[in-house]
Amino acid sequence: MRKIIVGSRRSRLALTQTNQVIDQLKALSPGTEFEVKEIVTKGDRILDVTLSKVGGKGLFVKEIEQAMFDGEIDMAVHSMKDMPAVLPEGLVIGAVPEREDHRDAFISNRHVKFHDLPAGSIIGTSSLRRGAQLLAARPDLEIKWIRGNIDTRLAKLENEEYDAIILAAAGLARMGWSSDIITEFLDDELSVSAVGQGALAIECRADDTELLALLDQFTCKNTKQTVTAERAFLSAVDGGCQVPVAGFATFTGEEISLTALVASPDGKTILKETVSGADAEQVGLEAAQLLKERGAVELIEAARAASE
Ligand SMILES: NCc1[nH]cc(CCC(=O)O)c1CC(=O)O
Repeated sequence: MRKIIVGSRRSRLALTQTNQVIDQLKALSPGTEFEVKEIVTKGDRILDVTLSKVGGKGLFVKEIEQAMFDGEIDMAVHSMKDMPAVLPEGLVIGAVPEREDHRDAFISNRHVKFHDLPAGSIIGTSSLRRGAQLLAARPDLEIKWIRGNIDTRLAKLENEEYDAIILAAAGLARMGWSSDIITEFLDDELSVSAVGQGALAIECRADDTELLALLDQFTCKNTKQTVTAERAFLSAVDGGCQVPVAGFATFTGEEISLTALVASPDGKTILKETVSGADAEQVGLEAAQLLKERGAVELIEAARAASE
């Protein structure tokens, strides 16, 4: 087999995830060689603006995809959460490895629990999804945007610019942070996680059959089923990044159960449905349909208009 060139963003999380995946692929295919090629994306260069304002989800992914089309790289490891609902023609998700913890981690100064925070406490997040759900539970709190990598955000918490921050548990785990720094994991009642959170997507060219054969062995069936339901929902609601959208599915081996949510950014309206079934795509579409019947389209249009 030829040498596989793996494109990666330069962030510590991206490089860590990429190298972890390469190690696991090498174990599956000891003869295959891999090389990492770093790519600095537009999303990495713009650090001081709200993510949703600078082009949303596709931002980190697009330049890496171009390198794949150009044959400069053969594959890339993305956080599933950062993947747009629809991939460009000619590229596919070749593997979905086993999902890490899907939950949001709540980290506060002096480990004050979420429900014990004093009124007016400031929560750092740049996710409309997290902001909306936390405000729904605690309208007396203040959400303040925060950007930068995990280390930067933890430093901002330490400097008391925020009383608490929310980070994905998966990112912390992959970066080797001890769970001791986490005050509590937000349960699915309080915060439904982002579509694909905790999962990875390994993207490659659709016609790269040799690589696809290797990647196929690396897919976790359970994760693939649940992520398929979540992404079918995302694609059907067409929310984009300006709208709080969440989706988390579980799979029993026979049945997929998806909890899907669309909300207003202030958390005053929360639409949430749980749908179960045997067909992942169908479950996702049905959840989107139910939420649309309850006014999700109007919510999405209002949020979009407000952000423009
Ligand atoms: N929003 C950015 C982002 N994209 C992927 C992760 C890591 C967790 C994952 O793979 O889902 C994070 C950090 C975070 O949300 O705290």
